[in-house]
Amino acid sequence: MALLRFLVSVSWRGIVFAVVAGLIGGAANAFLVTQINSVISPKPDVHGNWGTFALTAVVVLITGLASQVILTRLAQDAIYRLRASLGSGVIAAPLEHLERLGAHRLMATLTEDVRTLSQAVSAIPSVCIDVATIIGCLTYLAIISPTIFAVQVGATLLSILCVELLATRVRELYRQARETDDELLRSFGSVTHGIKELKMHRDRRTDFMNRHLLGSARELRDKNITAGVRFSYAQGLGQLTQLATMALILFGLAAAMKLPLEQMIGYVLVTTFLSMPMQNIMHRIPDLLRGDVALKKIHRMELSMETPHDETTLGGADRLPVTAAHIELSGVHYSYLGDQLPAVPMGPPPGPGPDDLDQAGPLPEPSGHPQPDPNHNGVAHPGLGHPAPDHNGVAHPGLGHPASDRDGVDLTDAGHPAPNHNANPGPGHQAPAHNGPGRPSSGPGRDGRRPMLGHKGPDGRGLPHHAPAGIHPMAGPGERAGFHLGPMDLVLQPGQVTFIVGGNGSGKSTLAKLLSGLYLPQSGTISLNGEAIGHHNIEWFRHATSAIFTDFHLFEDFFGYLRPGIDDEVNRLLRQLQIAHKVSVHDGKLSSIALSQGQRKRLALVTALLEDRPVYLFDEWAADQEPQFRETFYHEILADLRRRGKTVIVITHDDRYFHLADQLIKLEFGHQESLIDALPPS
Ligand SMILES: Nc1ncnc2c1ncn2[C@@H]1O[C@H](COP(=O)(O)OP(=O)(O)OP(=O)(O)O)[C@@H](O)[C@H]1O
Repeated sequence: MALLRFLVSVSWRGIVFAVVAGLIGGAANAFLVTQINSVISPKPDVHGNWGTFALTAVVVLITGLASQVILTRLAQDAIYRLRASLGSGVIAAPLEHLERLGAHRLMATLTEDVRTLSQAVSAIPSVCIDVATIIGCLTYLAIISPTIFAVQVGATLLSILCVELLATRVRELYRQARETDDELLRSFGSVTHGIKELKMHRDRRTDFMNRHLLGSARELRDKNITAGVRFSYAQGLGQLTQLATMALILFGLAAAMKLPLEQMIGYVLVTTFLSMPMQNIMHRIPDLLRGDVALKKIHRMELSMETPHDETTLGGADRLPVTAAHIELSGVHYSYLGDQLPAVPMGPPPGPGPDDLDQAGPLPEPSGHPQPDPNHNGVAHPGLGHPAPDHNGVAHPGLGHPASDRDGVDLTDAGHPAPNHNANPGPGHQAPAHNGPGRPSSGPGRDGRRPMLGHKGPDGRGLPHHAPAGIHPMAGPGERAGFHLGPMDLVLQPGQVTFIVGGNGSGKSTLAKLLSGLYLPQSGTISLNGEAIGHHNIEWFRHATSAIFTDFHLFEDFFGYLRPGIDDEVNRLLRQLQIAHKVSVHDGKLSSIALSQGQRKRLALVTALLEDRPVYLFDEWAADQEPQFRETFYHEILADLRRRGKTVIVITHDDRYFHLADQLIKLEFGHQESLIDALPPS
């Protein structure tokens, strides 16, 4: 049973101690029976006296207590370890794995499975003691009458077989019920996240309740009832077998074999002693079955301790962070695998090196995508008159940030050769030639193709673009078999602001996750300062970027900022970002995060600016800002980051500000449509 294996994996020594103690207790119990038997038997035995009885009772109590204490500790330790490993398992699992699982499955496991397992694991101590008592009693039975013992054991095995046969079906029902739990949690998620929409629309609410929430709840109830009833049948069958055996022995075997009275008395005593532990075990079996199902579910989620792709083992965390980031993407592809849970987890490849990137997952065929123009491999231009930054880490203070103490770290010292950024300087160290006075769409891109901008709705946001022939207009070319991004070839330089634009679903956020190291490419290479990124250095790569994603999360505490004076730093940034009147910080804890979306985004920006990393990535950050602060963001904050030599990536639909980019990357259906250097002002 998976449950037992799990307990043994927590502490086999504890199990052995508890079982030994339980067995001694069981033997002592059996000895108690012999003493009782010796008193009431027609042939009294010298064994039966006060002293022996008291001593045996003490042994029974002590061993039972010892076994119970050991197993209770073991059970609680197992539950603690399970919670800890599930919590860190979630954090350690690759993002794409968690996204495939979905929040509802994670919540179901973290709540339901842990609760079920707690019950099952808590049941194990008493079951172990019961088993030991049964073994002891049956041993005594074997001594007083091998015949009765054989019949009793045969009948017990028969009832175990009956229960097991029915339990297989019951286990399957519990497994199905567990899957329904996921659906129920999904419905509860819709209730909590969609409460406004449900309150506003009665028919939607009724339909949702009937078909989703109540539907899942009913299914769950029915499955649990069926399982419970089936198990009651199994219990009844087991009891029937035991009673039939008793009848057979008392009324058939005793007379037929002329069994002596003392043997019969011994048998009756033993069965009396056996009935309690037997019943207890029967009552605990459903808990154990559910626990088994929960444990298997956890294993299937690949979040448990045995998870083979634990990201906590990823390399690069101990390396000094870079102070200037030159990021290059070459032939990068990424495909979503769909909603299916992978049969084989996407684990780190066996050895470090650039080849890792090819081994990290299946290599998707870039079906239907034209090959990239080789010119895309060219080095991008800092452009717009901004001086090329010092790649060796000279940071440029701005926005009131003190120069980081990481400044000036020589990568060579850290054991990594500093990349030769001048090897292919291209025209990037001059002000780029503009494409003319018009919008980006008015001139050709560097690959000679006309950039395809201008697909926007009345609000200026991107709209789905016209799909290539033969493809449904609402689905990207890759979406027939899951979305496909790539090939991506681009260079992001320090002191350069790159805008990533494109229609909804064109792959901008997917690209952002690749650029920030949350996803690894399935083929192609991402490099940081000339070093190819793989599992061996992904943590190092991630530490180069401060990112604010569209679905960012705000922590009330500034976790991980143990430096003194953090409150002053935060309060200064709060004032600069004009939210000091709404929120303040004390002992590294924000006074409130109950703010508007725009204000929350400013708080996220505070956190990002505190990190002072060489790469800044903003995924539609300005979308919720008032026009005035949007201006501040595009004209002041981005300009300041550029001045400080940061590599800035901005995903945006704000075409009013496209001219502020040094480089503009246009995505369409996951394909890099154009790469345009510095844009003319509008
Ligand atoms: N976790 C995921 N699993 C499967 N498919 C996904 C996942 N995330 C995104 N996709 C798909 O990938 C495509 C690109 O999504 P992405 O979020 O990168 O687009 P986007 O350009 O950022 O869109 P928007 O402008 O609307 O934010 C979409 O078609 C989406 O359905």
